[in-house]
Amino acid sequence: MAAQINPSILSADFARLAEEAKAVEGADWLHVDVMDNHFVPNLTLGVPIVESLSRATDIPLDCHLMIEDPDRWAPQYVEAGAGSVTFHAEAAAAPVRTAREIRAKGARASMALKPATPIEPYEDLLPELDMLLIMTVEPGFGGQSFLDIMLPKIRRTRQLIAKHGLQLWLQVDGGVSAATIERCAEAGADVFVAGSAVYNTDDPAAAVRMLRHQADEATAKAPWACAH
Ligand SMILES: O=C(CO)[C@@H](O)[C@H](O)COP(=O)(O)O
Ligand SMILES: [Fe+2]
Repeated sequence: MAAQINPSILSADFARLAEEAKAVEGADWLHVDVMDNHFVPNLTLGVPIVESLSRATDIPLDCHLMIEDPDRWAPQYVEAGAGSVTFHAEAAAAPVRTAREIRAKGARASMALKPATPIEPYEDLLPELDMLLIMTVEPGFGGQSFLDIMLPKIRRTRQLIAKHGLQLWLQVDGGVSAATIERCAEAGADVFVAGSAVYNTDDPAAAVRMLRHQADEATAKAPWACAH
């Protein structure tokens, strides 16, 4: 599979979201950061804006829920038009049930881990998921520096996916840029969220193509992909 690049609209102009989606035509997914000022110290947008955005763009929406009580809210984001819904392991009371509800409603189910949350306790849940998101910054804000101490966790997760013969995608989010994407791809990520590295440029669509090219080149040389 070619690397997937998901621009994060957190770095876009919220008053012009439809135009900002058009500016990244060719992106695989549009990453939508939902924050509730409880799970993270920031507040962004909710169900009504996801509903409007899904009508305004053909790019499928990848909703990253940084909220409390995702068990209650996640299905509503599928109904609002999200093609993929990510809830945080630290916030979900019933992650298996929530993942099954997301899938039953027709979207891809995904779970996120904050930097200090290990993957190992969640090994048995992996078959319930279509994607696992490893945060490479503390969630809450765009434009932070990539935490390269997360690279071993990406490697271990890729090994677990291979051990179980699973197809799930491995997403990284936070500080992903031309300077860091190759290390993420080499370690085993195949879906890359990029906010500032895409939107804080003169040509966001070109930035998407360049990041994808860099990731594909790094993946082609990676031991995990050769053994795939
Ligand atoms: O979920 C988050 C932050 O909590 C991310 O999706 C950011 O929006 C990524 O922004 P950059 O680090 O790429 O600027
Ligand atoms: Fe995100």
